[in-house]
Amino acid sequence: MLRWLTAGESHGPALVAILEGLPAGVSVTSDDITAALLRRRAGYGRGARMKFEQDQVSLIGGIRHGLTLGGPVAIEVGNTEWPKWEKVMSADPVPTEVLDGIARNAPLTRPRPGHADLVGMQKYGHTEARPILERASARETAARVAIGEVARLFCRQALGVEILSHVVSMGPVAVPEDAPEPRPEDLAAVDADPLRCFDPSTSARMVDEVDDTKKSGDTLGGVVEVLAYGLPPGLGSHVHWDRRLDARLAGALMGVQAIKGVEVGDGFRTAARRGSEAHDEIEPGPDGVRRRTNRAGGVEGGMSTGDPLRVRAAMKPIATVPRALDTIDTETGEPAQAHHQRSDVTAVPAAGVVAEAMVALVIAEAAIEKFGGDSVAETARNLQGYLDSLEIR
Ligand SMILES: Cc1cc2nc3c(=O)[nH]c(=O)nc-3n(C[C@H](O)[C@H](O)[C@H](O)COP(=O)(O)O)c2cc1C
Ligand SMILES: C=C(O[C@@H]1CC(C(=O)O)=C[C@@H](OP(=O)(O)O)[C@H]1O)C(=O)O
Repeated sequence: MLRWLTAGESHGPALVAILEGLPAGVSVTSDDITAALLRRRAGYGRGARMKFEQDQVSLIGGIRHGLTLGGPVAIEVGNTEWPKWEKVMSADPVPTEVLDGIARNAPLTRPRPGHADLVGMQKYGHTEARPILERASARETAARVAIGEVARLFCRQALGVEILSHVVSMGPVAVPEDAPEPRPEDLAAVDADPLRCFDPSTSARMVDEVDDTKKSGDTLGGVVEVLAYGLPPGLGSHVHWDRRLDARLAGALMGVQAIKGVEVGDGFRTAARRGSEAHDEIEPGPDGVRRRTNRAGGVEGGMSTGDPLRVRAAMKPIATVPRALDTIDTETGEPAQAHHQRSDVTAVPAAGVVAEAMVALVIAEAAIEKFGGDSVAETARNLQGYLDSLEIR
């Protein structure tokens, strides 16, 4: 069983993540995690905070001399901005007279529409939004990317699975339906694109869209696609709803801040087709049984088919709109403008990196469930034994 948890606040000293149930022998270093976190910070349209703040990685448990030990892996992602926040976000009490003199401690009583602010204040009984937004903030995704990178390395080393993502739409600007999909060897090219879009001409139009949106004091959402190559058939199961791979992927992706829709394969587009145009016909191929198309995105009956996994996640536009949205001041009950200090114009490219991490965690969990193994070598051996024994190939 693979389990994981994160803790920490946006302006706290650090985020921490624990990944438990991972076999021994996964090769991973601090540099691997740092590189993954840098990918998450990149992307045209990200805000000022991505420039001045840095993620400081410490591997604090479960890894020795570059290899996982089989115990819980614990990673800390320190925040270089902590000295500015250590009184406002102190875990221990701070005298009121000290806090009152700090501008950034001013109570946030104008909750931002589209954020957890208002409902979180109601639910947890706070009179201002700071105690809510600190944990609701997508800074938390840094912790997921850190352990997601360990899961990705396990997927690569034990299963031969490669995971990547790319941006397929930015606001109204979308990659054409017939544009080629990136393969694992294209990941560097995707990462080098300002918007992590694999189609250069669409990327240029996306950059214009971000510029226009920024000029008008507004924000953008979009859609990312995650692809996983090399999955064996049979991860997940048809036998119960919570064992279905598609259900687990959808839950994991919907669990990313601001994701409002998930598609597996052609997803919503399939609903508009007739059955004869919607499914993947099966035929004998030179290397065994194969599907003529991959409209299903590599999942049938809640199980991986062995074809590339293809899932999409739709992100809503950033909710802290510079041209501030209407709200109320919760202190007076009167109409007001929502708080706005700064924000990303868009974070869709970063959301793709987070989505990769979530997909890696789901695949690793499903693979460990099916193949077990206390070491990478044992998981790989069990996988090979299963593939060798498949009756229908
Ligand atoms: C990588 C990433 C970066 C984000 N950056 C911002 C941001 O700068 N400003 C903002 O208002 N929301 C940002 N968000 C989105 C908020 O976290 C999100 O809108 C908020 O949690 C409410 O969304 P929900 O209703 O889906 O939880 C970001 C989300 C992600 C995944
Ligand atoms: C800090 C990160 O993202 C933050 C996520 C976020 C939000 O509301 O989710 C809002 C922004 O922070 P702030 O409101 O302080 O400017 C982003 O910078 C990060 O991704 O590391």
